[in-house]
Amino acid sequence: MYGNLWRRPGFSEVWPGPGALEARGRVLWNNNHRLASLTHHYQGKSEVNGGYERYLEWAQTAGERAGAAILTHYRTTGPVDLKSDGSPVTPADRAAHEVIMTVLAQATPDVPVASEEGGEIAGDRYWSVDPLDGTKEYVARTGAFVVNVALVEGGRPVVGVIFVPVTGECYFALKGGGAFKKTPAGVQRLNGRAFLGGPVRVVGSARHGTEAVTGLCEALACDEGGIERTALGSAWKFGWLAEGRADLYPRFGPTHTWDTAAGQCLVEESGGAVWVAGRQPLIYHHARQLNPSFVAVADARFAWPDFL
Ligand SMILES: Nc1ncnc2c1ncn2[C@@H]1O[C@H](COP(=O)(O)O)[C@@H](OP(=O)(O)O)[C@H]1O
Ligand SMILES: [Mg+2]
Repeated sequence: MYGNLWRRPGFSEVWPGPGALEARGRVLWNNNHRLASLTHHYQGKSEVNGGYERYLEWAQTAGERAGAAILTHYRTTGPVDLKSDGSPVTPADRAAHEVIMTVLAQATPDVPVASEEGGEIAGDRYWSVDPLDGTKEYVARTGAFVVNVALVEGGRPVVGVIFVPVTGECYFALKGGGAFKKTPAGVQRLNGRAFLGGPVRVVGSARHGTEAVTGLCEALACDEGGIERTALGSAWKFGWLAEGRADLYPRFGPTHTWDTAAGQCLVEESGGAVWVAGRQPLIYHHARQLNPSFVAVADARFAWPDFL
C-alpha cells in the first residue's frame, strides 16, 4: 500500500474560483430528480427518465454537427490565436461553438449554456459545453480532440456526450440510463472493466501535469505489477475508461468544468467514478469554471484512493 492519493505531490484539494464553498456544501443529488433506471438498453425516444432522453438527443445532434464543422477546418491549416489565458483558439473552436449554440438555442431556449468559447452561466440546470476540447492536439494534428456537451443539474452531470471527429465515435450517457458508444457499426453499451489486478492501465494528458502522474505511476509500478501508460489528449480519456481500455485517469492540476462534465456522466454510468479529495464526486456550480485535481477510475468498487 502506498499511501493516500489526496496527499500526493501536485494533487490540489482547492476548489478554485467563486462558488467553491456553495459547490462543496451542495446536496449532491436530489432524490426528487433521481431518474428512473433504464434496464439494459437505451430506449430511444421514450419518456422514461423524466424526458432527459430528449436532452441527450439534442446533445448528440449538437456534438455531431460541431464535429463535422471541426473536420472541415481540420483539412486546412488555419490561423491559431491565443486567448487571454495563453491557451490557443482556432476558427474550428469558434465554428463548433456557433453550431452548438444554434442547436441548443433552438432546442432548449430556456436552458443557459456555459461554453468554453462564451455563453451565459446561471441557474441550477445548464449546458456545459467544450466545442473543441484538446485544442493543442488539434493544432498539433494528433487527432486527440473531441466535442463535449453535458447537461448539469443540481451540481451533477445528467447527460453527457463526447464526439470524436476523426473517428466518428459518439460516446453518450444518461444519468440512471447507462453509458454507450455509437459507431457506424451500431450502438454498444459500455461497462468499464472490473479491476482484478495489475498491470494498471493509466491514461493521462499528453501535456499537463505529466510529472505528477509519473510519480504516481512509479508507485503503482512497484505495488501493482507494472503499469501501461498512455498519453491521450482531451476528454477522450473518459471514453477509454468507460469502454474498458484504461483503469485510471489521474488529473493533477486544474481543468475547466466543461472538460469533465460529459466525461464524468459517461464514467459514472459505466461503473466508474470521478473523485476529488476524500473520495467525493466532482461536482459543479454555474459560478465556478475550474475543477480541483481529480482521479477518474473505471471501477469505482476498487479502493483506489487507499491503494495509490
Ligand atoms: N492551467 C489550467 N487551468 C485550467 N484548465 C487547464 C489548464 N491546463 C489545461 N487545462 C484544460 O485541460 C484541457 C486539455 O486537457 P488535455 O491535456 O487532457 O487534453 C484544456 O482544454 P482545451 O483544449 O479545450 O482548452 C484546458 O481546459
Ligand atoms: Mg477543454
